[in-house]
Amino acid sequence: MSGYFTEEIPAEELTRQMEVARGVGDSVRALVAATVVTDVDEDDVIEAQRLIDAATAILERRRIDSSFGIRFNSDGRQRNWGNAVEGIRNPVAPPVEFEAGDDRVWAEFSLGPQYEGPPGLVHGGVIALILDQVLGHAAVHAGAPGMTGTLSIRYRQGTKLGSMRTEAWIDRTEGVKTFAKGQISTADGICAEAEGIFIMPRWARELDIDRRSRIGDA
Ligand SMILES: CCCCC/C=C\C/C=C\C/C=C\C/C=C\CCCC(=O)SCCNC(=O)CCNC(=O)[C@H](O)C(C)(C)COP(=O)(O)OP(=O)(O)OC[C@H]1O[C@@H](n2cnc3c(N)ncnc32)[C@H](O)[C@@H]1OP(=O)(O)O
Repeated sequence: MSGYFTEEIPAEELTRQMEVARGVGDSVRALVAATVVTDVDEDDVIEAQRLIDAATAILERRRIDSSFGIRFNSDGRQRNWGNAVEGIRNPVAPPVEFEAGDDRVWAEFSLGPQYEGPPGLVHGGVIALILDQVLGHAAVHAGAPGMTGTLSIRYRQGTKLGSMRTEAWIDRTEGVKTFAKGQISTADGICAEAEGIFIMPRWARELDIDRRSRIGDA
């Protein structure tokens, strides 16, 4: 299965690369939010567009043939920089940066105007996106990763744009299936709850990977 590979980069160099990746990601994230809410005159919008197109042309001077994939260092550091939820180099990603404790993973993050569904509220599909990732991350953290087989969400109240928290934990495992649960909450309380079944796919079972040491935690 392509997309998961080892790319050895010395620790110091990796830290430097990470700063650059985060820098450009954050700048484009700010650009996306500004594009949604700007109220400047059209001439300024058109001037900004010209500059953005010039920046895009610089970035496209050289590019990888595929998507970014997931890249591992042998020290366990993992680069998931293209991921739609946690990818620091992906401006579509908020990004949500997970922390892990004994029995759960969590993250505190903020969603801006580019994630709006109903006015002032986060789009339900974006909620699903984040819950999918946090539950999947809990499965990885428990040493039982998998592809999302089934994800059920109960939207209990609207999730206001702004600061929020997500967390997830493992309910149980049954063979190749990991049953995870999680939620997203704001100052208003729990907004959405999820249950998911994460399944170690056949190709990964056949590789017989050492799940804990190979995958590690980001
Ligand atoms: C990723 C895992 C592999 C590990 C690789 C190593 C490193 C990973 C490192 C980092 C990962 C980083 C982050 C992860 C964080 C977030 C994750 C985001 C997740 C996604 O964004 S992911 C995209 C959306 N996702 C898909 O794109 C899935 C498409 N689909 C498939 O890839 C297959 O469909 C699959 C694999 C689901 C099953 O295929 P399969 O051939 O392995 O299944 P098989 O028939 O052997 O069934 C085995 C047992 O699962 C039951 N079962 C089967 N399908 C089920 C279902 N849908 N729901 C509930 N139960 C189901 C059967 O009933 C049987 O149960 P029983 O054993 O009890 O009979």
